[in-house]
Amino acid sequence: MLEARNLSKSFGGLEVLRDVSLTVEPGICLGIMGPNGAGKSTLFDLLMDVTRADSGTVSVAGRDVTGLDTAGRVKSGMARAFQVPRAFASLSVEQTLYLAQHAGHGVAPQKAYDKVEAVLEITGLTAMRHQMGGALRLLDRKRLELAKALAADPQVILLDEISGGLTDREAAEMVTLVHRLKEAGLAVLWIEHIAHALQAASDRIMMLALGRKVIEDTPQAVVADPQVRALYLGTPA
Ligand SMILES: Nc1ncnc2c1ncn2[C@@H]1O[C@H](COP(=O)(O)OP(=O)(O)OP(=O)(O)O)[C@@H](O)[C@H]1O
Repeated sequence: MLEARNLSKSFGGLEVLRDVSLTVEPGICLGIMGPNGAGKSTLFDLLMDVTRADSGTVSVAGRDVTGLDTAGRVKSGMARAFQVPRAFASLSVEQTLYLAQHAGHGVAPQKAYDKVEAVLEITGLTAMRHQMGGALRLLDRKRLELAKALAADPQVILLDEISGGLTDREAAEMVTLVHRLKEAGLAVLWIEHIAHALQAASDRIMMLALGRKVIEDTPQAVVADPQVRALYLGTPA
């Protein structure tokens, strides 16, 4: 389980995040939406300690990780997948994952092999295991980006606009994948601009605007909220 309390961050005089708290239980997806510049990516940066928070705390499975750097947080069970996939063009899917396991996280060879099989399965990449990273279509590069994040065997995974650039049908495949992650017991946080994908995958959605939490509720309640409609969906309140 991930728990963050009162995370705040300013850059110079610009307050980017103010007192944002969240809890995500295993098997649950918390969707995060908000207009450009709302502070969504900064929230992920603070959770992973890519950017150091000015104040606030983060804990994973009851353990306070506030004092840990990014590597320490990854070791504690957190991982992040990025919008723009960073695949090795001349390594196969399988080689990339083996490398991520063994070299990246120091997993022993046999265990790494077993884990690669599990990660291929959950991300739907088994049939593409021998394809080179550079030859994959965008959807499969995104799956591979997710698979690399799963290589760390996280309990909590942060998905940063992983549906960006996908067609509606492909975005629906990412929704299916997120459901699989939930079934596997991961706590999932998903920043996404594609509202219907976020609604389909999330148990709760948090809306950020100007660095503050505007609302956190079920997807149905959030999209029906007049403030959200005015701020984000462009519909008059
Ligand atoms: N390192 C930084 N230095 C100064 N300002 C920053 C820095 N990082 C982010 N900001 C500012 O913080 C605000 C929030 O940015 P952030 O990227 O977190 O928003 P976002 O909600 O993820 O937006 P988007 O949907 O466009 O990705 C913006 O005004 C941005 O310019």
